Amino acid sequence: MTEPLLSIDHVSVVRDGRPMLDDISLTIPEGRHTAILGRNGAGKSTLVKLITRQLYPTGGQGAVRIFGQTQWNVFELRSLLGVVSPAIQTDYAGEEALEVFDAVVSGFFAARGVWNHAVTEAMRQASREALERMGVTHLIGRQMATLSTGEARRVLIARALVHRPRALLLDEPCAGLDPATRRQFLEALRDVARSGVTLVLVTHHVEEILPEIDHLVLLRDAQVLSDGPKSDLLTGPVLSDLFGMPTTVERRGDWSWAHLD
Ligand SMILES: Nc1ncnc2c1ncn2[C@@H]1O[C@H](COP(=O)(O)OP(=O)(O)OP(=O)(O)O)[C@@H](O)[C@H]1O
Repeated sequence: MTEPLLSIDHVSVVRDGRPMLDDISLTIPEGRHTAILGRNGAGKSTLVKLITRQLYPTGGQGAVRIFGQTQWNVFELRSLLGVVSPAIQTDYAGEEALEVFDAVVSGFFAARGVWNHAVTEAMRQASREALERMGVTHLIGRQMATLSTGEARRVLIARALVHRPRALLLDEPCAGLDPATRRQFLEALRDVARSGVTLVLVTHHVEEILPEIDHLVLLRDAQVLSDGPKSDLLTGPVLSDLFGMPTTVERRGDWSWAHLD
């Protein structure tokens, strides 16, 4: 049997005496697209950083297993995961001299530019395909720093997918997108979800939960409030509890919306 993408057992992360994650246990199997939903400050990004090894459990307590392993060479781990977060986008927005195609190719080297790495024709081909998949080949030749938020987001997803990772971690992937761009972007992510990469989507917004995602982890106040099938958890009473406000859930086709009453 394949090891889970993520298995966390009694893990806490504490900063300045305050828990960012408080004794959480959680398993995300590979192949199960999962959304992590919660209010601002609930601990969502902290959870992503535990997976990417930017953070470790406080005091060495508890275990974080990624694909069954607790110890990872960070470069090896990055070859299995694609990550897109607002922090990564901010980093790229400052890259005056970095061209779009090079930014995508650099995904092979877990670097921000190609520098003196040996770029093969196969890497170039894969980069073209990843840009095509995200519908942004027309941006080749532009500098990353000149792209709009939506354009840069698609290029960064292409970069995250270029080396064919087993999982794609998306932290607030729709932040800053207008409603129409967001919908187009989510449709592109649906194709990614259907291609066999496991998606872990971190969001505050119920309407960003793709139809392909059928499992939710609800975080509240640094703890896992619930972890279960979307059909059980996307309900008014559960989300009212999560958001701390009376909430109704509306379904339209395969998508859902949450409204504060
Ligand atoms: N470097 C830090 N030092 C101290 N506290 C931090 C640090 N980073 C995050 N926190 C705190 O940890 C808690 C969880 O933060 P986290 O960024 O994981 O939340 P989040 O659910 O991703 O929030 P948001 O939706 O606003 O991005 C918050 O209370 C935050 O203030």
